Amino acid sequence: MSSPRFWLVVPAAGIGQRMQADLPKQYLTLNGRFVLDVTLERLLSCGAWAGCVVPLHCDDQWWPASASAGDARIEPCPGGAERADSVLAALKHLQGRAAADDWVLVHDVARPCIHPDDVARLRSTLADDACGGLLAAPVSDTVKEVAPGSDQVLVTRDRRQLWRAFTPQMFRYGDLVAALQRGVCEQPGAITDEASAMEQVGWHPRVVTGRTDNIKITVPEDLALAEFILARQAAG
Ligand SMILES: Nc1ccn([C@@H]2O[C@H](COP(=O)(O)OP(=O)(O)OP(=O)(O)O)[C@@H](O)[C@H]2O)c(=O)n1
Ligand SMILES: C[C@](O)(CO)[C@H](O)COP(=O)(O)O
Repeated sequence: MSSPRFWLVVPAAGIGQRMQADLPKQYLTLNGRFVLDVTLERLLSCGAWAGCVVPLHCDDQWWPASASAGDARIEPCPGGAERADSVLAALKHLQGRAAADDWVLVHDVARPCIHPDDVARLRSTLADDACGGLLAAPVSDTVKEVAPGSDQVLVTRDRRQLWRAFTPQMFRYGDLVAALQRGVCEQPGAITDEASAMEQVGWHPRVVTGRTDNIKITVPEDLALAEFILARQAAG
């Protein structure tokens, strides 16, 4: 019986509205390189992968100019309306090639500071797990619940059991396809990560403590922060 393989899915079909830039944030530059190229190069350097699928926006005009477009290990495919749709599209792109018990690691293209040690620890910690899980970190700020459409605090949440979900998130191909298919049908737009789709169908994903510098580039100030983090990582 061959051991399960590891596949990469890197959703890159967003438009980066919160970044308020003239182009999607995955094509902004970090030290002169596309965010997308930095993320993909770091992921692909993290060990052996059976394949890497990158869902892209149907109007993506920047991909051909990326370094990743010339990398035979990377397969683009059409993304979807929401992140979960893009991930599901990438999984369907792998139909017939990925085995049901193969592992799939899903990582946001907007998280270029992913550290190889975190990917290695996620893969090794969950390699024999029945469900899978995700990189995460305990919440360190006090968390307030605020009334919808208001600035009034309703309640302070007990943060002792709260964790911030990062990516990669790692689940078995067959389980993840089934969970996402149900999630996108029953709760369109509500599934914001792979773990929540798995939870909705009764799984209990495990958290694996990850570095808090695994930031997601989301708002304008995140770009300079990502450059700083990458420089600090390079300095060792
Ligand atoms: N339909 C979508 C929406 C998002 N993503 C990807 O999912 C990741 C996390 O999403 P987010 O940070 O929300 O990116 P955007 O959707 O581009 O940002 P915004 O919500 O500000 O538009 C990103 O790598 C993004 O490219 C995707 O593949 N397909
Ligand atoms: C998947 C994720 O990065 C985990 O924190 C997050 O849910 C993505 O959310 P977004 O609104 O699509 O950026």
